[in-house]
Amino acid sequence: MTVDAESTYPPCPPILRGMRAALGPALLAEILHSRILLIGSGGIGCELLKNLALSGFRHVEVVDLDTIDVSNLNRQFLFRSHHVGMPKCVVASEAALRMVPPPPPTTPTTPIQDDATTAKATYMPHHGNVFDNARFNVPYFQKFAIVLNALDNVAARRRVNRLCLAANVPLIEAGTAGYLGQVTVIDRPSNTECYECQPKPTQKVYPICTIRSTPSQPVHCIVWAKELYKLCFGPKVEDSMLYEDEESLRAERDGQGDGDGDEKKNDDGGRTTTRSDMSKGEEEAGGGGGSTYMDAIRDLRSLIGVDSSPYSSPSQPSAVRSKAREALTALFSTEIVKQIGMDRYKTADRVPVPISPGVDWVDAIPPTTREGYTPTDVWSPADCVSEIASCLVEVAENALTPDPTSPLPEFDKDDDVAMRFVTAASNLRSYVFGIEPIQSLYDAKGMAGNIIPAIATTNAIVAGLQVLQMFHVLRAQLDVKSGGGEGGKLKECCRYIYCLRDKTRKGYLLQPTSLPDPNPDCFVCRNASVSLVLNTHEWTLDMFLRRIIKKELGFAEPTIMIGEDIVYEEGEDIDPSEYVANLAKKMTNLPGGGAGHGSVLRIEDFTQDLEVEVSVSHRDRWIIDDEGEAKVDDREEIEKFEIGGKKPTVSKENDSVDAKSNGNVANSAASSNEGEARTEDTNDSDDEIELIEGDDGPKLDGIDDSRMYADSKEESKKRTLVDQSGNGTKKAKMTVDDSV
Ligand SMILES: Nc1ncnc2c1ncn2[C@@H]1O[C@H](COP(=O)(O)OP(=O)(O)OP(=O)(O)O)[C@@H](O)[C@H]1O
Ligand SMILES: [Zn+2]
Repeated sequence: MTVDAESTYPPCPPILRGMRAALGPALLAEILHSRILLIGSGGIGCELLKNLALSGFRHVEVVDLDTIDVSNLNRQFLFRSHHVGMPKCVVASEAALRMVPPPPPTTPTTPIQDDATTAKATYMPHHGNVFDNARFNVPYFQKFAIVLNALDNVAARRRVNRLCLAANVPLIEAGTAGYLGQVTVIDRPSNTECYECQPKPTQKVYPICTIRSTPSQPVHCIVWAKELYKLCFGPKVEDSMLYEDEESLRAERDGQGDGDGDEKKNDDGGRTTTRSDMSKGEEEAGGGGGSTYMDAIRDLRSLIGVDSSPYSSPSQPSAVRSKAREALTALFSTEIVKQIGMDRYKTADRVPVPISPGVDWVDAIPPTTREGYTPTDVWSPADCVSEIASCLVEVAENALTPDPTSPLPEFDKDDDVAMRFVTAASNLRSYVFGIEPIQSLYDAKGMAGNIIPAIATTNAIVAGLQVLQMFHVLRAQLDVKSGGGEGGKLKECCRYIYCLRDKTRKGYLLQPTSLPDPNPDCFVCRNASVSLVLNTHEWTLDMFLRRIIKKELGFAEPTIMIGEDIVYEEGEDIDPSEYVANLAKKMTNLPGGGAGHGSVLRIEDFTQDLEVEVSVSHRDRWIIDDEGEAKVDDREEIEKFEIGGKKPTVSKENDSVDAKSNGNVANSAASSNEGEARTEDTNDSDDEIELIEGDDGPKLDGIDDSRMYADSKEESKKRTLVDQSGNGTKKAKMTVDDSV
């Protein structure tokens, strides 16, 4: 009689027998039983779902907030064109479920006893935002053996990191940017580094004056054009960095126009002007207002239906074109002349050359509707003007539908009108300032959306590595279950793996390293306190709540305490009106003795099981003017802050506090170029005046490349690498080995 080798194993779908031989029956049984949560079903998520299904995972839940866009189809291979508009997670789960191997056939020698193997496989989609605390909270995360991240933004990654730490569930984190990628495992019981232990590469922030007046790179013009888009189409002109308050400018001008006549010398041929001349010139140019372009912009907004409510009928295209010409003349000619007159470019390599759009320019057929047009075409100044005019006409014509009173949404690189407008406006500015190269629509889109091309192969490699790490995690969990340790094994067998662009000396494109230890200064996983330097006399609780607690520290439903006093609280059962009065108060005037220099605030967030102490230091001198005086009443000055990972040495008020050396500097005035003023982005949106820049252009935010290029040619087993994302001198240790 022959012995059926199958009878010595528990039942297993035939297609998984190879895996059973490689991993062993016990681990395969874990794979068949375990519940897995996947966050994100885009590029990496689709690859992961396919891997999970073909590896035998039978119980998977998928969270994604997005619907399928036509631009996803080239690499998110679970989607077809007839799926466009449907929720990603629904389509991806259905497609993956069809790939799950069927249960093993029953034979007399393999009677089925295992419910998990035969139970119906479930791939359950959740179309929603992982920030939805009612659905995706700590108890929900606790249901899973492993969580996988396949996200595309830092905020969502932070959220999942915190929920996994709170729920004690291992997280397999991944990200790609072009050819680069990385995978790591985060597990609180195993004492590994968490997602927030190392500062992420910060988005590049451009000084406002560079954007408004002295651009020198195409990217500066793109940022400016996005602000112009906001000024023309946004809900409030005040939201744009280009907004000018006519009233205060007028008052300023009137104050200056007292005939003091101090002379300023230009470098354009030695012509001299006086302040009073300039004011007169500006007045003529600006149509009687303090701003050269605000009046024209306001008229334009009302003409195209952005500001008029209720809106009765669309304006005539000819009227829109004519107003467009007026606004463009103000922006690209009158304003530039004014800036030149103000000696703005005295020391510049090149003085800008104003452009006055001709009547025939606004009436011409725009380049995007001409025969033979391609998105890689480069537009002339006249093309740019006709394109902008046609965008404005389009907006005016669509103003009645669907909601005549609602303004256009925020800038979206995938919105055709938005991208055409921004490309044209940005290029006109480049022409004025002599900045090269002029961008095609295609190139501008890449820059405006912080995009680098997604490479499907990198996504596939990273998703494969994530599943390999899952096997290690499950084996470690199995060992714990069978009494073999308390999770330390996971740290030993899992790896932090980088996908490199250049081969290592051994010829590898994958670089596995040991999982790093947590950063003792991490407030998320090590409860470290956070140091904060700001102007406590000027900052209100509302500013502190929005900019520091929510935006910088990522609290979702914070409770803020000073001593025993709760000064602010959020949550389902909390009446928000209770704290309205406190929100308007300056930090120093808050209850509980206020949050002045040397005070400590406690912030709690039960939704993330997170608590942090914030040590506050006061500082009001950030920018010193030419005479050595502090510019204390400047709004930019007032809104500055520094945030770090360790408590600062609290000395007396106004002493300089060296927060820069404290690690996680998120917004450091002290580190800004040449002491130039920067403002923190007051808008909740992340990319208003920030772009991510790298060697090859913009990079995706999810990639922690701070340690990635250490030295892939170096063959030593132990390496010390410079952590470029910190203060430049901090060393991060990692151990390299060859297995993944
Ligand atoms: N807060 C969130 N909650 C749930 N899903 C999220 C959240 N943030 C991002 N995602 C999802 O993560 C996925 C990331 O996938 P991917 O990086 O491929 O992005 P994409 O938007 O599909 O592609 P691209 O950005 O290249 O156009 C997206 O499907 C996105 O909807
Ligand atoms: Zn951490």
